[in-house]
Amino acid sequence: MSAGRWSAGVIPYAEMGYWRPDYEPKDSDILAAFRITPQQGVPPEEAGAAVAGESSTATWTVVWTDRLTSYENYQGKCYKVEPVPGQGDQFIAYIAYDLDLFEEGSIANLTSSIIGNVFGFKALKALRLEDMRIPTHYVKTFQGPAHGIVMEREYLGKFGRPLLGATVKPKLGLSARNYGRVVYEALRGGLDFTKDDENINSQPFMRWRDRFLYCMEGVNRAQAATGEVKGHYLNVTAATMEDMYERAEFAKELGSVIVMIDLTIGYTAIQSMANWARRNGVILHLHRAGHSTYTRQKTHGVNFRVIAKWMRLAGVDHIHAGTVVGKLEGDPNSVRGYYDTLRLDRVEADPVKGLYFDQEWASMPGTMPVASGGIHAGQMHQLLHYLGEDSILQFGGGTIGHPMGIAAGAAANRVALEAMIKARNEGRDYLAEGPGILRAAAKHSRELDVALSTWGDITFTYDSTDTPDAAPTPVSV
Ligand SMILES: O=C(COP(=O)(O)O)[C@H](O)[C@H](O)COP(=O)(O)O
Ligand SMILES: [Mg+2]
Repeated sequence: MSAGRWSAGVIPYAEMGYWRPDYEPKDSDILAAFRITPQQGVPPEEAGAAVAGESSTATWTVVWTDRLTSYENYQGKCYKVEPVPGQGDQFIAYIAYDLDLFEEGSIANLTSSIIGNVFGFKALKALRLEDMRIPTHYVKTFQGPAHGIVMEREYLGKFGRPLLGATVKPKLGLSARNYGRVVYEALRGGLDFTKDDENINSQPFMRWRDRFLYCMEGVNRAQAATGEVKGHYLNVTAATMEDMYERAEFAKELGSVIVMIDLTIGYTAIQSMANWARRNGVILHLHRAGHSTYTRQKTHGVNFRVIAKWMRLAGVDHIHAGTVVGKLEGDPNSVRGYYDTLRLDRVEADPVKGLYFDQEWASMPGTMPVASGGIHAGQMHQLLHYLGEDSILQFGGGTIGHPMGIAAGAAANRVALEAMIKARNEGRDYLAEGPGILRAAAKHSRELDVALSTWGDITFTYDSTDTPDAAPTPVSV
């Protein structure tokens, strides 16, 4: 210990014991990988130690009260700092936190520590939380998904294929009755779900109770017409928990199989709604509204893979997780990493997918990833290839914009999906043969034929802003 430790003034965090290159993380430690960009002249180890310190016990100087605790146990420990290849000023700092630092089953508490103060540190130009390893000791303190993928399929009686959905458009402005007509048309045409958009809550043009009534009328009529279970994600996002519970209770009373919340409601509200959803046997859909404000830039913020992990713990059944081929940000390798994080029971570290740690989920059910944003039937082979069977493919514009109408848009998506699943089940190379498979199916489906000629060529080819450091050159999609 430095002799200067007790003298007045600012003591470097590394010297205060937060830089511990000799530390061997314990199985029960929570681990974090931070991308740090130190200010000129700040050594990376000191920057890593500062993050470890400020996200656990420390402040900017030694305090006498440290002597009243088992200080070393509670200190966050930066045990490794590695330069990011090809990025001179960036480093990955690995920090271990003792489990005793965290309240059981609380995302709010976990995040108040890990991302509480550190992102504003003057000694850093930028900071990004890239990944976390949640030990099974801590995983087991969370409820996890209200139902999970297996149970959801059993409730719905739908197996062996991705589920299909659509976000009602225009996002805002429709009256409840017209809104309910979109729901009915899309569901009777062949979709499994329709969905409120993130910003539909209870505006003057359509109050929530009216929307719920007309949507459920559409759902019930479509179920009667098709003989299938159908759902509409009724967005219960509101200003207070009391309002959200009231809306969710009404959705349940009307027989809705699913309700929806936005990420903007906050972690505590999400956990409360997940508990409600499990108690009431209602599936819980989460729209990640707002996430790009902090997930998208490579050097600052929180990577979406961390949000995905927190949300599986918090207990949502569905979460938007990217499309690869659609209109919104989503590097293919990163998206595979998010989908693995949400669905698998054991996820192995894989730098290509941006996964820094092995993660054991200890039998916690999987969260269904939702692919949404600028996708259409002509991409069905790519969607199935990149995203797999346990996913929900949501075509808003790509259903409601169909020139022959909404039900035709839905039918085009269902026919395209079933043709692709059949080809996959027959062992065909459906990714390579995809366009041909779709054209062949379109010979028997005017709806698909028109969808392909309307949207077949539409792609969104922009460079991703967020790619894993070890990823090969992005594939062109
Ligand atoms: O508005 C839509 C989809 O509309 P459309 O299907 O017409 O493009 C959704 O809110 C976004 O896809 C969410 O994005 P993400 O899934 O990336 O969170
Ligand atoms: Mg939207």
